[in-house]
Amino acid sequence: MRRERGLLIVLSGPSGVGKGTVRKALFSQPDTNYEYSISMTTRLPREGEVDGVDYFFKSTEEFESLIEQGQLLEYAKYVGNYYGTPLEYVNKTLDAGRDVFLEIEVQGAAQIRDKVPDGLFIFLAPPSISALQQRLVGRGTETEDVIATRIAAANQELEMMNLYDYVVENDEVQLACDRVNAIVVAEHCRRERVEKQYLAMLRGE
Ligand SMILES: Nc1nc2c(ncn2[C@@H]2O[C@H](COP(=O)(O)OP(=O)(O)O)[C@@H](O)[C@H]2O)c(=O)[nH]1
Ligand SMILES: Nc1ncnc2c1ncn2[C@@H]1O[C@H](COP(=O)(O)OP(=O)(O)O)[C@@H](O)[C@H]1O
Repeated sequence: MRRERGLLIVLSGPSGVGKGTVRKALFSQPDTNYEYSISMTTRLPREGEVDGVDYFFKSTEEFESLIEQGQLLEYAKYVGNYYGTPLEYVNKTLDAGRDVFLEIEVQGAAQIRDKVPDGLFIFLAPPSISALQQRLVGRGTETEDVIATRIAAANQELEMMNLYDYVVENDEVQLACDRVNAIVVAEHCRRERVEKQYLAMLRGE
């Protein structure tokens, strides 16, 4: 029997909104069909981050060579560093029928919109800009300057919210996680029903 190709789920949102936290909550659930795509970046590892777990950490030369070789599904420069999604991993995993979860910023998501129009695009929004700032400060991983640049980027990113299929507010982690799960379940159901209807139409039923 033909195996359904997995769903490409893109989660975007400003730095500090809680993408990583919500993603970890999603992946800690038992029996999910999600696979996380680990990105490549030229950003330096933060304390505790592990190469091949949090990111594949690359030099600028290595990253640019991946771009030239066409090995990235999308890439973007964000606050001075490159970030990108490995193409082969994503294709292989979708072909195996698993849902692939990308946690990426808005420019990269826009590239995927063009290349994979049947992806599912979810924007994670903060309750307010001041809550976002508090979260970034509270995380304590960036200097004041970097936080200011990320907040400026956040204002532009929030303007891109209308390009997404869904907006999920991250007021509470578990609620946000439940909302994402519900969206994914509904999307699978929609696709199954549409495909059945289409096949029935082809059979002239
Ligand atoms: N376009 C793109 N953005 C990515 C990728 N991986 C991570 N990002 C985004 O890059 C931004 C900065 O990531 P990072 O430096 O880890 O900061 P954090 O998300 O605030 O912890 C975030 O919005 C990430 O979601 C990727 O592969 N492609
Ligand atoms: N719903 C929430 N309420 C309060 N704090 C949150 C919530 N979600 C995440 N946080 C906190 O906000 C900070 C940024 O979260 P993180 O997942 O690193 O964001 P991102 O991956 O989007 O940059 C972390 O310290 C995290 O514990």
